[in-house]
Amino acid sequence: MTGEAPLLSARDLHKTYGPTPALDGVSMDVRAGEIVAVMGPSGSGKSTLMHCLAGIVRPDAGELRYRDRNLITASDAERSALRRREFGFVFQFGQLVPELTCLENVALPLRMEGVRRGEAERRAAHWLDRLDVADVAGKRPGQVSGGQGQRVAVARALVTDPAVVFADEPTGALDSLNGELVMRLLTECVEQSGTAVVLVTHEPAVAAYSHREVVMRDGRIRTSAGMVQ
Ligand SMILES: Nc1ncnc2c1ncn2[C@@H]1O[C@H](COP(=O)(O)OP(=O)(O)OP(=O)(O)O)[C@@H](O)[C@H]1O
Repeated sequence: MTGEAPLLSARDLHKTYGPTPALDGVSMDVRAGEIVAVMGPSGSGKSTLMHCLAGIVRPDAGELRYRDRNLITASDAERSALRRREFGFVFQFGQLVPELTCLENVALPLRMEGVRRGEAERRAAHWLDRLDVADVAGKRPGQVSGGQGQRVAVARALVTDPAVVFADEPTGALDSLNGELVMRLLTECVEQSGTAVVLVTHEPAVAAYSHREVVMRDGRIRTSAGMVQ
């Protein structure tokens, strides 16, 4: 794995909000199939780093590439197409559309890419099954438990077969048992498909599912250690 070119490559990223340097010279690579946990105290820049890597926030300075594409100079339209096609996202709260069923929520990223309804829903049903929540397909997000909703959100992040999944505190709203279940299913799925994961978490039990931890403090990376899988 180490011989391959990284999927994402960040060099000396800087991002400042007013007087606050949220990122103060961050360099890191993410390779295919790798699960990287980004840890560190509140306000240390974890979410800003993830949002830069995902092409959501544009750094003020530095170099950032996804495969052969320069994410700093890419237009907003190119960056948003890249997010839709190549990346998946799981957040702590509220990413499911309340008016749609769980099946329709998972099918949505495919529909936005022009996949026909029948095909999109067939693929969505497959992912609900993989995440062990096939039984909630016809329910709306408000009718399912927090753990089920988060598994639906993981299914939605994976349905487009992304190269990288970005997960920001994906288990933060769950009890530890449900959190472990979400992480176990997520890591099993990505290991089979070779998807990389960038995971922001405060919880060591969640970071334990990663291959590598990056620890941030004051907008800089403090340590980056390999983990035993
Ligand atoms: N949109 C924004 N506007 C202004 N300041 C921001 C913005 N986003 C982040 N910051 C500031 O940048 C710094 C890093 O924030 P960031 O959210 O990246 O940290 P974090 O490590 O993810 O924190 P937490 O664990 O609390 O989510 C903080 O000082 C924060 O207040």
